[in-house]
Amino acid sequence: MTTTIVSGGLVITAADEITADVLIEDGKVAALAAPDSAYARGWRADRVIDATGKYVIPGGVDAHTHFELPFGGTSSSDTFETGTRAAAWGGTTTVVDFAVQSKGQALRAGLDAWHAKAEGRCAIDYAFHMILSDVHESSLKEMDLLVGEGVTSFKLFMAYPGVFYSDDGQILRAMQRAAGNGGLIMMHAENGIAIDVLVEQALAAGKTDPRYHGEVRRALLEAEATHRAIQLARVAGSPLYVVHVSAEEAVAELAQARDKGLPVFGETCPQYLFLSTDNLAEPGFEGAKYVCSTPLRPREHQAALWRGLRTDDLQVVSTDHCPFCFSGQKELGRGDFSKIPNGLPGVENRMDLLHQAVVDGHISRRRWIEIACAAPARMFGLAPHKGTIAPGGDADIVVYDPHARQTLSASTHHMNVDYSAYEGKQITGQVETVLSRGETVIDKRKFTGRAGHGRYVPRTTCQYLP
Ligand SMILES: NC(=O)NCCC(=O)O
Ligand SMILES: [Zn+2]
Ligand SMILES: [Zn+2]
Repeated sequence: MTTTIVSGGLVITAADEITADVLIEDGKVAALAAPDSAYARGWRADRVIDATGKYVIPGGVDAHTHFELPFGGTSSSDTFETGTRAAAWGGTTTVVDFAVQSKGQALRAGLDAWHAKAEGRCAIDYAFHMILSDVHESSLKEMDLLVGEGVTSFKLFMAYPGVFYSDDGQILRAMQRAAGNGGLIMMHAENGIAIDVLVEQALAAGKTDPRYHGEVRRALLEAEATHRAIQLARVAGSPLYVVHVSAEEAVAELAQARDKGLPVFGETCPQYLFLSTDNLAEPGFEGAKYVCSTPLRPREHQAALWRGLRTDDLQVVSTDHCPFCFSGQKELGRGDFSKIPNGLPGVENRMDLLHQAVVDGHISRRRWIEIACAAPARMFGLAPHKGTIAPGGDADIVVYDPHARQTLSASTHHMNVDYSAYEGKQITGQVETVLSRGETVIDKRKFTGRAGHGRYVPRTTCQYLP
């Protein structure tokens, strides 16, 4: 039985900030003790990690990643091995990736395929949501089985007709099923049918550059779909989690629903908080690096997202990490923005960017931990093991240096992608050491983890409901 003590750091959870020693035994947090107290001194530690002057925070929970996702005629460039290793470098110790049901396929086949990709390869713990792209009687029945085995959330798409798209009837049926089995419906809320009309018209008018991706995917069409998803969830009596919210108008829809007391939740991502349509409009084909859906918005939308995160109209920041290399992958859309594979890299950058948001005064330190660790853990049934530092919980712990300076760059990141969406961005704060279930996976900025350490984590149903 290995014992560790993380001594003298400022332990920050969503609820508290206290200077304490964290005592770890057999991969779990055993106790928090006053620094250098008799109790801590009496603790026979095999290993002491000095965290004096540092933050001691829960490992990040990234509830939205896409490793090895076949999409847009190619596959996202991080494997479970490279993606989870990069996540660890960035202080994330649990990811929830999306297994995909292809059209004509059973949910089971999709889930088995994702287990096969991940098993034995992950550096940190992982779980799965299920993407429903073919809602019919048998896939609805399978939802119950999946909830029973720890896949308790289901993503539906109002976008991407012909690929992942579900119509309102299919969405309503899936929501009704989730209302009965405790599953949480996650919604990609964009009116894909209307967007496809605008795409066709833009291309016909010779508007082929990446920036038109942002123009056709109108904020109003995100707001309309968000509104519709909320009303369908009300009719079905199910909770709803809207993924990758980017538009001010969509935040307003969520806020209005929450003011009514409805169980409606929202997630945004660092790219919507730090990047904008200015990036999509970068010269030449550079804007392709920033093509994702929902799209980046004009800078003015960011204030509403930050406000939503402070007021709890948005509960979670995930990455929607879905990397495609500029060379050979994003380039598929040269001359036709609609063929640029959608998605941005970021699994390694989330904890740092959100710490920068603390430094910049957008959120408090505890809110940082709430939106990046505690809330996603509770939302997706990973608490109390993940998302906090408390006796009995997994010792997923990050020693974070709040004063270190770093510059984000593709030349230093560990994600398997040939560019950084944040190239040159200066960050105050850096991950120093990371424990996953008590094992050191990053030790003073050296990777000491291994593929296969990460375990599949079956989840309970949403723990965020009143
Ligand atoms: N978001 C994105 O552009 N790509 C990943 C797929 C999705 O989440 O819709
Ligand atoms: Zn989506
Ligand atoms: Zn996604």
